[in-house]
Amino acid sequence: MLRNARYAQSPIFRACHPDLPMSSSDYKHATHRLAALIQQARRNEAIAAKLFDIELDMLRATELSEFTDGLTEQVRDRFELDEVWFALTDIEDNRRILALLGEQGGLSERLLVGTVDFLRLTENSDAPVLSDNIRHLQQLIPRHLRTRIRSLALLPLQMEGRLVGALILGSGDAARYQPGMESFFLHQLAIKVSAGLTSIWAREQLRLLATRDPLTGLRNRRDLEAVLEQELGRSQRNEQPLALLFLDLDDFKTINDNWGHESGDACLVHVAQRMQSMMRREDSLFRFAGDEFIALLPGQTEERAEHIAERMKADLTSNPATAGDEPIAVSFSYGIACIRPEANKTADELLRLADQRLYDMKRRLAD
Ligand SMILES: Nc1nc2c(ncn2[C@@H]2O[C@H](COP(=O)(O)OP(=O)(O)OP(=O)(O)O)[C@@H](O)[C@H]2O)c(=O)[nH]1
Repeated sequence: MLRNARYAQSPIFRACHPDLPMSSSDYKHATHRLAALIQQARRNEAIAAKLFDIELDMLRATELSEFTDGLTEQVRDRFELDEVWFALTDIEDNRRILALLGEQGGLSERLLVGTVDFLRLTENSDAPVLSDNIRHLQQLIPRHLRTRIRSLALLPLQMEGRLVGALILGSGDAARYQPGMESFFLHQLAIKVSAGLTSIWAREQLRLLATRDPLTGLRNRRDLEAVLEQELGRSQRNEQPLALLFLDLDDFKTINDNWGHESGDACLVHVAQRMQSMMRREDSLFRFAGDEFIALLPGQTEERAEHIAERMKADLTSNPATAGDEPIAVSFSYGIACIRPEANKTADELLRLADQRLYDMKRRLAD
């Protein structure tokens, strides 16, 4: 009752009811307030439209890197910011997210921060933190941006109810984000990004389960079939050779027999990691079967592929797997098949040729 009575006295109420008598100063005040409210409503509408566009883009992403790169770019450009980046806490799930992003070649700006530090800085809350106290938040800003960013909005992100990091909006203007400012839309954005990230990561995990070898984390044989077809097409389009390196560990049964199956597993993981570390971003490594691996090397000739295989061998000799403190000597034989774009070979022919050459090498080794 009391509130209604007060509202009836307010200049806005009276401006909306011109039949009621009103002083000219009240009228002026009311029209100013109305104009300000209309302006604010238009600003809110524009922000909501931008958020809607950003959300649509998030939904369209089919890969994690497309999601993160598209999102940071969109938020930066649409809200005229200097830089936008992700800071993720150092939990295992986030390490896997960053590893996948690394493989997909996405997200140049990203940070992995200590979970304890992160929770302290955000006071373990899911509310946006707005601050121009940059010194206090140094750990959350990529090193090369530390002199440029003067204020920031930190939007905590949640996955399955757990705080996993933040999307950070950085501005070169110290006045852009100050504590106590209205943060309703930033909170909305944080909720949308959390939902988007949760959904794309769930999709990526399903895809990884279907296309990865669970022991080594390498791509599996099923994935090879798809990638090989793609690479053959690309080799023909770009008129570049494609080399396929078929590798099979020597006498692996003896390693299992001597050191036990668990050490054998650790040895396979070690070999996979060493081989992977020697390959370029555009190459791909697959676990084909038990102790057999395949490397696809786009743009490489047979001679180059042989050189790479020999370098991998030398690397395994100088960095052997271990069981406790003891080194496990492991080597491999290999076969190479290379196609020139004009040769028009099929994936099957390429695989069979490499397998035949691997078999020849094994036989020479046995003789
Ligand atoms: N520890 C472990 N061993 C595996 C795994 N998959 C396959 N193996 C073993 O790898 C060995 C492969 O043996 P073979 O293909 O006969 O070959 P090899 O002993 O390496 O001999 P050559 O290839 O002729 O040099 C078998 O003993 C399998 O049991 C695995 O996931 N973990």
